[in-house]
Amino acid sequence: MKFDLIKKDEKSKARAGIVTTDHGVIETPIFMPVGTVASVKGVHQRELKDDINPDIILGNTYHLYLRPQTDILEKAGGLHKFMNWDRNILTDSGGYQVYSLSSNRKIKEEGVKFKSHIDGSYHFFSPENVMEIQRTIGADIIMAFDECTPYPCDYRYAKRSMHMTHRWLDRCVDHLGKVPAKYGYEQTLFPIVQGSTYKDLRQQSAEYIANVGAEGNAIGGLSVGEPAEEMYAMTEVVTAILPEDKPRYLMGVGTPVNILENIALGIDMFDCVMPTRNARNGMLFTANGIINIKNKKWEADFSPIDSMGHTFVDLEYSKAYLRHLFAANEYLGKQIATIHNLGFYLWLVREARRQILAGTFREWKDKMVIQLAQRL
Ligand SMILES: CO[C@@H]1O[C@H](CNc2nc3cc4c(=O)[nH]c(N)nc4cc3[nH]2)[C@@H](O)[C@H]1O
Repeated sequence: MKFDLIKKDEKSKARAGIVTTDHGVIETPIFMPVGTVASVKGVHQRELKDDINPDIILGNTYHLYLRPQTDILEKAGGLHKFMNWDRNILTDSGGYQVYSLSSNRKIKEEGVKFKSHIDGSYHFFSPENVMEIQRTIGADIIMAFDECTPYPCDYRYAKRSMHMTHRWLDRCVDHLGKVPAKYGYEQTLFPIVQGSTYKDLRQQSAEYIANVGAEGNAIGGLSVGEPAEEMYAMTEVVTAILPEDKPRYLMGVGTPVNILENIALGIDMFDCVMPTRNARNGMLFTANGIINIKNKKWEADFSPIDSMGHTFVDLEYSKAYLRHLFAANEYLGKQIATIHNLGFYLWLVREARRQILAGTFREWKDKMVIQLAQRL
């Protein structure tokens, strides 16, 4: 994998770049649709390509390990072939899901014992076997096995958790070197910065991760319930230390406003379930603010879903029709809303990139964050 830094903004830390892997280029800043269990919920791969056109989507080690399980994925020749997606894929390591999804997990130095949220069976993740699982899944970018430090937590816990994540990172790097890629294309490991919301721990963790010299670096332990101002403060501390010539991935972020503010702080890659999860609940993101399509006010509004027309659904269907589909609990409603929200998120990061290249990002961003926060 390589990263070309195309332009640095003069009035913020925003950057425009290009990541190149064996499955194509990724123009940054980028938003990565979440396809946790080998599907971006409710959207065909063809619709993704034709209408939303992300250079990269996410998969998840925890989920894919439990279902369809690694032997099936190996027989398929890896996740790309299994789901018929020939562009980039990034898999999270399970370092978050094993805490957020499974009950009674036990964290020890060796690794994490956890109970499957599907059938209650017991499993064990370690830095070593998670590297092997991600080799079998075959994502282009894979994440180190870390502990996503819970929020809030006291300084002592955050410090111990951070150091364990660093020791686990060393084991990931060491073991990955012993397990060759399986499908003939390169896979790149991203280490993950932790340190909770403690500035000195974030600095220590950013230094440790920067010293690994990886091709890209991730920031974890945020978007876990902390106030946005804390998220921004920690991002600022960490991006001041992470190498400029490598992409920075802020995990699990976020709302449109979070994304623009973090682009301004030097982040290049984002993922979040918000556009897809909230779509299924009728929440539409637009450049002029948020629409709750279930609201009665849209009942006889036959105007297009979004006149900016980021995707075909925006102009082909009316607000009144989409509201009706949600009221009738029709599948199509969730599908339309998902395509709209993902189309909007991809438009947002691409417009940010255009503004960075034009040198007008700062003024545009300051205007947009006000517009985006409106309730329509
Ligand atoms: C704002 O949306 C809510 O918040 C979650 C996203 N927030 C988030 N923070 C993360 C941190 C980490 C981390 O430290 N390590 C690893 N390996 N993966 C991570 C994944 C993360 N996702 C969504 O699931 C949603 O519930």
